[in-house]
Amino acid sequence: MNEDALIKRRVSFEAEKFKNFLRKDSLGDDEANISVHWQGQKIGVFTSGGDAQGMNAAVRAIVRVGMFLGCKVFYIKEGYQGMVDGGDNIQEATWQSSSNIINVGGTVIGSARCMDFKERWGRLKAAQNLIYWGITNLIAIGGDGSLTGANCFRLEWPSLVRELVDKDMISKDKIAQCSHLNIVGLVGSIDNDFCGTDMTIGVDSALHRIQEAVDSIMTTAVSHKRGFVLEIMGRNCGYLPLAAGISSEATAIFIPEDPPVGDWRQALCDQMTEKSKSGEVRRTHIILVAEGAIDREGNAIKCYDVQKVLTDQMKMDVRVTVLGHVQRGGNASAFDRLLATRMGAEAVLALMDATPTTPACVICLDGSDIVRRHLLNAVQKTKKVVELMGERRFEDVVQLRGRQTAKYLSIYSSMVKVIPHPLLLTPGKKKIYRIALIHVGHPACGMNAVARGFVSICISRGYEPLFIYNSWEGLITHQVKKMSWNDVHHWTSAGGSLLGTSTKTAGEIGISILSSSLRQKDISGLIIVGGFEAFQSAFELLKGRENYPELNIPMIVVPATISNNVPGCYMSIGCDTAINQICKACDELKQSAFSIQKCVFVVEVGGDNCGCLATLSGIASGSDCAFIKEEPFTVRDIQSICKKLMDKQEHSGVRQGLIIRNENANPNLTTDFIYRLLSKEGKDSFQTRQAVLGHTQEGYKASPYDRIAGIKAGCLATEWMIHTLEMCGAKDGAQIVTDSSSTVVVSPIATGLNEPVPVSELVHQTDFENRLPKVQWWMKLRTLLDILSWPMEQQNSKPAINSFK
Ligand SMILES: Nc1ncnc2c1ncn2[C@@H]1O[C@H](COP(=O)(O)OP(=O)(O)OP(=O)(O)O)[C@@H](O)[C@H]1O
Ligand SMILES: O=P(O)(O)OC[C@H]1O[C@](O)(CO)[C@@H](O)[C@@H]1O
Repeated sequence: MNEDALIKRRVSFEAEKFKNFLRKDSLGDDEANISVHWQGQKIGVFTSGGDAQGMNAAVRAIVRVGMFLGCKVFYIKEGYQGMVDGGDNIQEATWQSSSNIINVGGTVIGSARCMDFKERWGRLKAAQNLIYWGITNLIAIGGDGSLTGANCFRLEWPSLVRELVDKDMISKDKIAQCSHLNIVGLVGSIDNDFCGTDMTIGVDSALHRIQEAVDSIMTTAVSHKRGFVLEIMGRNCGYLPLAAGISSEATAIFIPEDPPVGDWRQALCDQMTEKSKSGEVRRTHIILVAEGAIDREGNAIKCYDVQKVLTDQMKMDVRVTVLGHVQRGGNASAFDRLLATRMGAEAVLALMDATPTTPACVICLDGSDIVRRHLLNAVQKTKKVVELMGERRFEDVVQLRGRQTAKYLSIYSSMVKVIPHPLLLTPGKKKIYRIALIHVGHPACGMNAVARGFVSICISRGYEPLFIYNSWEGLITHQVKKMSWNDVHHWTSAGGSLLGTSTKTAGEIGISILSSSLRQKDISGLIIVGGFEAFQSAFELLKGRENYPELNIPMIVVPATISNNVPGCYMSIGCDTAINQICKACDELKQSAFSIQKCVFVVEVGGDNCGCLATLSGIASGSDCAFIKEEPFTVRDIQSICKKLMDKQEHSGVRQGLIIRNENANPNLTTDFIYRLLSKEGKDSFQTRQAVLGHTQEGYKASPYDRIAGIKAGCLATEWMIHTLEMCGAKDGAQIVTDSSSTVVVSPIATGLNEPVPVSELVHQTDFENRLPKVQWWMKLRTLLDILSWPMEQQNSKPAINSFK
């Protein structure tokens, strides 16, 4: 077999593997041939409409996955305007041109709102330019307007080609080569206003900007006992203020999809009065107003209107801040980098599968899966929302916006109206059941948000919330306290564990003493928030039921650890904050390496025995590789990476390298060992540095994702607990006794499951020795990390066997 054929075989093999790993396709399961016919195909990529953080990560993934498959990828600069104008706006992408952009906000290939493209003559010119370059595969990254334009362009394409031939603008022989246009869309917009995807690229970063602003304002607001009204972007969509409302504990939000019933001014004043009557004490009130907020009649609600109501009627001191384009600025968050990377890779795969008869698709996030959806349907649904909004059919708007909006609205309303249940106000009449919450394991951002969610639901439903301070040791030394709603203000954002935590498991403390402490404190249900130690403790307590009947109470584990190693959960609380911390550190280290010129950083990250943190932060930070325990490696593999780094620096002009290593990846091949090996073997090509990130990864404040995930998990775990207690007779004042193993469960964070999973079922899926789930979803992304890290000619290069001395 000649070299060419070998390469083709390898590409097709790798691509097939890659495709199987990445693909969860909603358009059907046919494993269509990936093939060599993709060699030399041309893909055009452009960004359009308002820029969004993460667009560059998508562009990078498209360029690199495209190149991996042997395609030529072209940047079409300045969005549709560049397509219409042609010339230098269309340029072939190189590996190096997509280096060092994964973190950068905005779009390095430029974006525009282009009036010309809305006219047929503009689209005719665009088609002529694409045909000139031989580009008949397009990936459009933009908002609903851009994708509407793309869909329209595709439908019109045959007639545009005919017109170009008729007018002699292209030669007839081009017809066969460019008879149809393949289009795949990626939704890049901070607004999250596109139907079909749970999140659009840029939303999470915008939430980071909003959160940073609210956190900053909070300190001055609290000092002066002032209220703040903030205007939040999103055009006609209220997703950003809704999500930020949960994560910033906002007193009120105004969003287009859910205007207050009746006179909003009166409703706002009533809400504030009711809160203070119920005993809620706050030094400040944050109110978020969507830029497109309206009342039920469709009249705009503006920040200054809200300020006036609060000043005049509630006699409050209130200031207004309009956040504006700050929200679209700054670096992309880790979530956006990962989302955009996975979406970009899937977009190229979707183009490979496209035929003249397959409908154009848009790449969407469905729960935790990247899926393809029918572009036209999604565009029509999105347009329908605008129509319904015009007709003021708000409930239908919420339904059509997608499950995320409906879920967040319900969580927000449960958090904003925490009025103590009458039972709690008239004690003595009926038994009040006590539910306790405890932190077990290492601290993780978002743990405190779980506690706040828990307190809110307990109080509204007539249950007594107890906190156990200082973990299991705190329980046996009576550090148990009843909580009120006022006790947990500002807990959503707070990092670490405000309760105090410890890595000792229940078994290590002693099941006997713990069970009698639970009985003594009259605890009817237990919520265990933490990492693998929390899971292990629940398992030990479940086993302990055989000897200690006091343990026959419902228990639920809420996975919260930066390691993401708890069985039964997709992404544990705290993990997103940690990946953001690592990305921030790596951005800084890469910049330093770039300045030094030709420098490689070896960065050690946490994760215990689990390689999730290393792999996800490796992808999100644009690293060259991530060494993890789950994929054993040898000195030869390190040598191979060293050789590849030398080649890459020499041939691709890349000036820095980044190697991530999980802290427990290998007991002998330590971070220091890798550093010393690279320092020696790579010394003629680059310098080497090392950094151990340590406890900084736990974070200072929770990321927006962890805040929301924490609140959500706290509310859902408490709802499950109350439901289970009621099934066990809590309504009738009975003593809670449950020996069913289905009452010791793990909260299914981000798995798409509605019900918690019994610990007894998860035990079989657990590697207790290594403290890991036996199957880990993120392993499928390892191939993608490899593809994005090395130019095609360096994929699978041989280790430099002789260079180690
Ligand atoms: N119906 C259409 N036909 C052709 N082109 C369109 C159409 N709608 C929008 N476009 C093109 O897409 C560009 C971007 O659209 P728009 O300004 O609506 O932003 P967007 O993609 O919705 O992004 P954002 O979410 O930031 O607003 C327009 O300037 C225009 O060039
Ligand atoms: O950047 P421009 O053109 O002022 O547009 C602002 C609009 O773009 C967005 O930032 C993204 O669509 C909206 O939230 C906002 O209404």
